[in-house]
Amino acid sequence: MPTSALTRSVRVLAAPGERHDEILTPEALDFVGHLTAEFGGRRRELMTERRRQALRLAAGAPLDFPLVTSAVRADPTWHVAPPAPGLADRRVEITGPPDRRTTRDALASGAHVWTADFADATAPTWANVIDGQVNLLDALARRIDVTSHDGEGDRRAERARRTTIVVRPRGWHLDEEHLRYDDSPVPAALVDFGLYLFHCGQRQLDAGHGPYFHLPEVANRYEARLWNDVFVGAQDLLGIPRGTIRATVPVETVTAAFEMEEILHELRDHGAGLQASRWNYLFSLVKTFGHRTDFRLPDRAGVTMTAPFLRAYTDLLVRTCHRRGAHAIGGSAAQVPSADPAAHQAALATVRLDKEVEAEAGFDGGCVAHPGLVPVCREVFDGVLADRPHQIERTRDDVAVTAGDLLAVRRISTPPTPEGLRANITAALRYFDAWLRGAGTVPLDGVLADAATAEIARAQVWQWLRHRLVDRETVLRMLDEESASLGAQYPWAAVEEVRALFERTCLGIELPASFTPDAYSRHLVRHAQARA
Ligand SMILES: CC(=O)SCCNC(=O)CCNC(=O)[C@H](O)C(C)(C)COP(=O)(O)OP(=O)(O)OC[C@H]1O[C@@H](n2cnc3c(N)ncnc32)[C@H](O)[C@@H]1OP(=O)(O)O
Ligand SMILES: O=CC(=O)O
Ligand SMILES: [Mg+2]
Repeated sequence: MPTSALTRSVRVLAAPGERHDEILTPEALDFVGHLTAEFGGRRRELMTERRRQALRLAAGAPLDFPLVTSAVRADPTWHVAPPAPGLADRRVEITGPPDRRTTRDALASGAHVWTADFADATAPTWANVIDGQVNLLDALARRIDVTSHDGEGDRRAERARRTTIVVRPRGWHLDEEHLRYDDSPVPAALVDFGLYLFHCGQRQLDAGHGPYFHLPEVANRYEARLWNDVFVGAQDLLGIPRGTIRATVPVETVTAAFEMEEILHELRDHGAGLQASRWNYLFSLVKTFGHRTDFRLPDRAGVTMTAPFLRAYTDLLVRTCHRRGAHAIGGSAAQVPSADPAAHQAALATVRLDKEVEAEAGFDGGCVAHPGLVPVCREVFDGVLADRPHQIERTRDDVAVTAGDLLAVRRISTPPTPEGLRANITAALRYFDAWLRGAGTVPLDGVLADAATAEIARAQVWQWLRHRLVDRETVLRMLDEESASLGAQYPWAAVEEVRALFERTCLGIELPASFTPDAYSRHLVRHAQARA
């Protein structure tokens, strides 16, 4: 990068951590500053537009496939770039936070792709954010001893050499308060993206892969266009050929489901696929239409991917991707392995069924949240793909999904149960507590909880209260009981803070769009004297 053209404009407002100086070099900070100067304003405007769109939809505006882009959808000639090295065969993907232990185990897990998740799987403490970058750097430099784990040394090392790394930066809605540009916080997405690209982009190319990303919560084509422009600008600044970056977009909002074609079209030179991000998608449905009686979801455990409106979403996703030469990646099942043999078998059977449904629907790969689930996912996709790297040639011409199909939630509407209400309160409290202490994923009674789980859990409680499907006294009683139980089970738990967070994000008249900005600025920001 021509550093002479840049100024040292990003200030660090955090105490120095071990090896953080390797990441927060003046050149890397300049690069992030440059991206912020160039794209920060548009990102702010798009966040304002997100809020306006939410208000319009809440006021009853219809949601449909956009008329102005019908030519893009109708044009059969455009395609995304061909799969980049390491992204042709994605039959098993594993997700996890980029902490040291998970990095080591994900690399050695045998998954084709590891998504290092700074978003839903990471509580964005400053240490987690920058240590994650150190771990990615070490992973590429092969400074992480993946063999030390057990007796399987050589096989783990061989698997690690073949794993493709994908990085999921935080979403556009979050700030990184420890970095300041012009006295304003830097967009967290540009921090995670920029630092990784700066330090690891060329290294990934030298290793025969490339800098690959997973872009959370892209809500529409304009947000995809912003990412595409960031990619072009960043590649030019670093002297990396355009089109080297590849990005997969999880479709996690209901507005994005209506613009899948457009999102791929915006990103087409950098596009690698779409992913069915089911928990966030459900959360988005509740968040967007929670005030409407025809969008009342039943207990979380009772919503499965075979519900017609979710089937419409996944079918449309596969069809859209395959028509455009892109990969369709399935969602993550919530189950994790258990020490109890019967529970373990049940978890494996659930995950197997989930992956079978996906492989049969035409997905090119599945996503797991634990190394113990890699074999079952591989077995299922091997069964369908055999020697083919993917099944993009299955264009699913049988699929014809209408706006009505995507929004037909009412077909599964049954009232919530007391158990379902309690499960949501418990999940939200336990996850909030873990998050405030720096853990972005936790096992909860045999299933994983990440930010998406907590979001859907709190949103359901809010929705049920709003529609008087549960009464406020019952919610407050359960909140008392579950707060007490949290404190009894984990004496170190921050019960007061967690409870207050629950009250602010679940019990108000309006549902806050995300619990993370509030919790982040109140609890995770630890400013220190400016360093630069
Ligand atoms: C598609 C999506 O968007 S998913 C969204 C994001 N969600 C996630 O990323 C969840 C990732 N999963 C996890 O973080 C974990 O599996 C948890 C927290 C749910 C459970 O973790 P644990 O309680 O540590 O599980 P467990 O004790 O069974 O782990 C066994 C080993 O597997 C490793 N492991 C568990 N999950 C993962 C993972 N996702 N990636 C890599 N390694 C993992 C652990 O490091 C542990 O290693 P060790 O034996 O060396 O200590
Ligand atoms: O990101 C995964 C999800 O299901 O949400
Ligand atoms: Mg998600």
